[in-house]
Amino acid sequence: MTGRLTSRGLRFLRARWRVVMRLGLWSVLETGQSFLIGYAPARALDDGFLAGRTATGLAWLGVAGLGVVVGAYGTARVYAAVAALVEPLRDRLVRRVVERGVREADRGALSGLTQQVEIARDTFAGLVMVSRSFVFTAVGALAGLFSLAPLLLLVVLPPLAAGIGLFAATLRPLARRQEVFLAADEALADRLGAVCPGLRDITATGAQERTAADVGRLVDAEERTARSLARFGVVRVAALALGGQLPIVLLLATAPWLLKHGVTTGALVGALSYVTQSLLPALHNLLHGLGTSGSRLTVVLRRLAPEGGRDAGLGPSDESRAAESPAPTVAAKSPAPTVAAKSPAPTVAAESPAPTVARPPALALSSVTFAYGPTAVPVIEDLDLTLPAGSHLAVVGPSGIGKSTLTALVAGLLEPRCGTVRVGGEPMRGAGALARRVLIPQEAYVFTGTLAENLAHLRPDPVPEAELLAAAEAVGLLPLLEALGGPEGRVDPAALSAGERQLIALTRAHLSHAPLALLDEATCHLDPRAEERAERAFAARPGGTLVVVAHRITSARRADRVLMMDGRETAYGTHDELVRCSARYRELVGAWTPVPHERSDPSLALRDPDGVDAVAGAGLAGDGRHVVAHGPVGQVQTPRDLGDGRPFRGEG
Ligand SMILES: Nc1ncnc2c1ncn2[C@@H]1O[C@H](COP(=O)(O)OP(=O)(O)OP(=O)(O)O)[C@@H](O)[C@H]1O
Repeated sequence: MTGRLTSRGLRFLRARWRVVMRLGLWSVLETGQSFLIGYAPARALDDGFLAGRTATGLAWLGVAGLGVVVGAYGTARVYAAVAALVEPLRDRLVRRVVERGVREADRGALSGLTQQVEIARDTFAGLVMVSRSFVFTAVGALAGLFSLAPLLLLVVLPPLAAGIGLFAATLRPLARRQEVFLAADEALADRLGAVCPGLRDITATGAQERTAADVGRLVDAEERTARSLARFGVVRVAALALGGQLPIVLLLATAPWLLKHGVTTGALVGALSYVTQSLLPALHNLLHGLGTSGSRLTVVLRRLAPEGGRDAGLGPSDESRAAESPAPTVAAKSPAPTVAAKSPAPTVAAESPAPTVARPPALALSSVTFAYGPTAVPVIEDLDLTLPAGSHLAVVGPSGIGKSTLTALVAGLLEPRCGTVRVGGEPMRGAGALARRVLIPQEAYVFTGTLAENLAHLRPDPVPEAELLAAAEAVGLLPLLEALGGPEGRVDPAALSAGERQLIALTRAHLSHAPLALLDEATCHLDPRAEERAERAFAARPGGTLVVVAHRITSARRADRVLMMDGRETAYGTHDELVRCSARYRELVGAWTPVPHERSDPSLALRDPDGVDAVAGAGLAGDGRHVVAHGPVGQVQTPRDLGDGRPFRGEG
């Protein structure tokens, strides 16, 4: 591939021979300066100052100064010629990239590729400058050395050639390592970009170790490639020492011998000038420029022209594009989801028969108090809540009351100031306990990869395709799955809508073994029907317990029970019970704007004040039940008994 790029590069230059010639001619002016940088001081010494002719010496120094001015003019013209060479390359790359982007309708890839075009343009310009500068400087300096005393070439040329040779030998492996390093760097950046927005999700599901191992592997890979690349830095330093610094040492060490063999003092000083002022800096720039930019350019050009298309190979061929990712088909369709395994109908504690099998509750909060600071008013205070396995709880309440705080406490993302949170009978501390729950935050965590990889992310074991398809069907992901070309279709997070990302995150959570699912804003980008489908799918998970922070009346109505959070009117029960006993709940239900398909919802009768009055005042039965949640910081609220005057304790 490198060879192919080189030959294309040569073709590109051949097609622009006029510009190359112009560049060469202007560079000759710079060469003149390189020649004078050693020759003029040598003559100034030998013919001027050492011969007692000060004026001649000064005249030669004046010539050297003039050379600098002329050289500077030449350099300015060189820049214009370089632009004439570089811009067509840029235009060509942009054309190919845009054609490709339009053809593949991939705007994300397009912006990434056009950015790479800019890198290619700048790098190419830099390369033209350093390699041209080295060639003309070296020619000027070597010609100067020869005209001062051919013997000087004997001392300077061999180490210079050896340094360049050593560096040239490393160019190809260096480009390969640079490419591997860039690939590792991008893979790491890509994964981190996906992981970071999903940290809450990852922590809540106890997937930290797996994710850390995943990311750790990529970090290790990048470190290995960086070390390997760094070793070439040593070779570069060695090449510079050999080609640029050894000649200085040799000139000094052989000075007596050179002087004895007819080399004049001025010529020796001139030679030192050539090496220190011209060759060493030019060699340094060449090694640095070719070593870093050269390999980067190779990598970028390869990306822009992955398969070596037509037109100087700046785009993939049609054949190669056709061979890219044929759309896989969905082999098996899963049966429609059923809600057969749903938990028993919701009841409040007083109406529930005592469980006969001693199974720990799915979730148990006992006297939980939480505040966002040591002196802050608690957001949640003295909250007791018990949910049996398989139940479906909707948490409702005014904005800022503490619903997300509650889910974060249950997920183990926050620690209560006092009280305990138990999931499946186990205290929340420790990765094992965290792995027993799922939190799907609003920022659905989706990463670049196949859909199957995304969906199976929380599963330690391989997920059979039939199970994956069944979950996709249940949650409502199937249309997207088919549009992406099946489970092996590639997922580009940037190309998905927020709702599609949520569907992926929901299906992934549905597939996880965690018995407790927490959906906080997890369906906010779905339409009501899609939300209903997803919630029902979670509620139907055998033995799975679901806690939803509800923002729609339909969501609360679907739940077995509702926790209505409010500092003064916190209440817990079924929807109907809360309608009867909680004025705040009625208020909230009334405030929820119905969406078209909710119009038939009987609870919307509550919007009628008469209806509200008709059920108001009915108290909750529940012995010893007590739920207290405090509102926003700064708002002082006190627990209040509900219903029959006894404390209200929500128990399944
Ligand atoms: N990290 C934090 N530091 C300090 N206060 C916070 C923090 N997060 C939330 N709060 C405060 O805690 C209270 C409860 O916030 P929370 O996000 O739990 O409410 P919410 O009921 O989920 O609100 P919404 O329905 O608007 O999402 C609010 O007053 C909020 O300002």
